Order: sequence, then C-alpha cells, then structure tokens
Amino acid sequence: MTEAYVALEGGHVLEGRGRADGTARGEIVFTTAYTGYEESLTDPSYEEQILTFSYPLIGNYGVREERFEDDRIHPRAAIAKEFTDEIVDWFEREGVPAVDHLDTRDVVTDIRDGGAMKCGIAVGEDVTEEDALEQLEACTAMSDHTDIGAQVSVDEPVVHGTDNDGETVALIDCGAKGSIVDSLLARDATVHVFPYDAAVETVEAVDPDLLFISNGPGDPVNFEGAITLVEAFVEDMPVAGICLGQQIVAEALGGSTEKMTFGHRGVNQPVLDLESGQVVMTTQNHGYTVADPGDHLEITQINVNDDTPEGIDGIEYDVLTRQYHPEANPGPEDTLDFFDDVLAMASGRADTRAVPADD
Ligand SMILES: NC(=O)CC[C@H](N)C(=O)O
Repeated sequence: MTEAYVALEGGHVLEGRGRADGTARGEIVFTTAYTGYEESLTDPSYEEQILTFSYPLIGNYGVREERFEDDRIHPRAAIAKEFTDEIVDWFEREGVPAVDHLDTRDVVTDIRDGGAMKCGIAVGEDVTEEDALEQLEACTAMSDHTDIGAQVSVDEPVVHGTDNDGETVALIDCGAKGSIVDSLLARDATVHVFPYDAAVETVEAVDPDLLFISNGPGDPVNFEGAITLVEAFVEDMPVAGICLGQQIVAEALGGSTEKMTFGHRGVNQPVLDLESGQVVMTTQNHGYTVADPGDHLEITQINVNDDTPEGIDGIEYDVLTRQYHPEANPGPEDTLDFFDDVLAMASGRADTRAVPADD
C-alpha cells in the first residue's frame, strides 16, 4: 500500500490509499452503478476520464474477460471506497492508477456541485500532494481532446458476421462497446465496422442497409467525419445511433449539443417513452446531451430525472437514436428491442418516423 493524492479543480486535494501506482490526469466523473464494473472500466466512452465508483465495494465478484467491452481499461485512473485485491491485480497489469480508502461521498459531492472537472492523481511510495497538483495543472479539458476518436476507433475496416443473412450494417466506430456489435450479430446482421473518420465512398462501397453511429468519448463536435457521414447518407439510408451517436446525428441534422453539469452514469436511469407512457430502466454513461434536436428530429423519450432527451426519431428521415445504452451491458435489459427496431427500419419493415408533437 502506498501514498495516494487526488487533486480536484479548485484545489481540493484528497488523500487515499494507493492500490495501483502511477500518475494520471483526466476529467473526473462518477458512476452510481452497483454492478458492471468490468463493463464500465472497458467502455471506450470513459477514455481520458477518471472514474469514481459511488458504490463502495468494487471487484467483489471477480474479473472475467467475457464481460469486457474492449481489450483494455479506458479510464485513466479509478477511485472507490474499497477495491478488492483481484481488481487491483488487473489495474496493476494495465498500469492504471487506483486509489481507495477515501470518502467517495466527498468526491461525488464535489462533482455534483462543481460539475465534471479536471483532476490529477499521484499514487506511489514517495509521491506528494504536489505531484497530484502537477497532474491537475497539465490536464486537458474533455472538449479539447479534438482527435479522441483516433484513440478508441479501429484503424482499418473490420467485418463480422459474413455468414449472416440479415441486414448489412455500417457501424461507425467512435469507440464502440463490443456488446453493440454482438447485439447486431445476434440478430443476423452483417456488421462492417469502420474507423471514426471513414470516407463516404469507403462506407458506400459495402452497400449498407443502415448507417449506425456508435457510442464514444468526449464532445460530439470533435467527430466531424461521423457528422459528415450522417449528412451524406440520411436522405438515402436509415440512420441509427447510440449515446455519442445520438448527439452526432443531432449535430448533423441542424440540432445542437451541450455539456451537462455532471452527466448520467449508472444502471438505473429511468426513461419515459412519451407516446406509450411506459418507463424503462437504462444503463447510461454520458456527459453531453442534445440541447436542441433541430427541425428534422423529434424527441420521443426523456429522462425522468431531468427531462433531457433520451430517444430521438426522424420526422422526414428514417432515424432512430438513443442516449442510453440499449445493449444493456451489464443490464437492465428493458431496452434490447431497440436493435430489433433499427434492423426493421433498415429492412423497410417498420415505419419509425415521428409525428411532430404540435401537429
Ligand atoms: N457513452 C457515450 O457514447 C458518451 C457520449 C459522449 N461522449 C458523452 O459523454 O456524452
């Protein structure tokens, strides 16, 4: 066990117990999820962030690769009240600093009051408060990571499910969770995964039935390539998106996005479907939101806690997006039918277009 310091924007420095050594900087966020730590830690959307778990015991049911969303840990560092030795071994193997034995209620309260903020961490035998403050000083704001897509996307196109008989999906990988690909493959789709900045002609070449924009880290305006793809294809092809994907679709179609104070990260975020009146429980991880959907999109689902947009449909285009994670890893599984809906939209079996509320 070693020294550990966590320096927050504004100068508040917390002391904890060092579990995995190293220094790190990034925007500090918290998740209220009480399960799914392997899925969260391997979710590419956490790239360049420091993840605080508000649930006090993390690692308590082991670490199993089949639950991973990607092949590495994405947050720059992790904080909890208590990490088990098994999860600490994983942090050490991957060189990800980890701190426990601090009061995570303090950290969460700071983030809730001050918003997701810059953070510096130093963990090691001889580290000092100054080392953490130096990291804080060098920290880049999330929106200034302008080429973050390059850190999380495939370098070259990859195809999955070539023996499948269903729809052909062009998945634009802005940092896609593995379970999004799995959810499409399980429904017989062939999935062409493209780099986040793929050219229009490259995507066109596979003659897709659906353009699908994935989740991913950071500010949606930094994904210019994906915005261009939506603009290029939306008149001729159905478009779907998850999380960052919803934000990119809004940016492309005349809407706008904004940064939230501390975002939504957890596994029990309630979402209301405005047409059916039904509430579902959802997994979420986002710090930006659609501020204005523009004239071509209709908000069809909202977050019960703060009324922010959770589901958006096209009005004159075939568009279906979700701000939450319908692939539901680790769960709850209330929203898996999103994948059936987008594939039905892709095959022309379903009319998903929204009727504007004031018609
Ligand atoms: N999970 C995601 O796709 C996150 C989307 C975006 N980076 C946000 O923080 O809002």
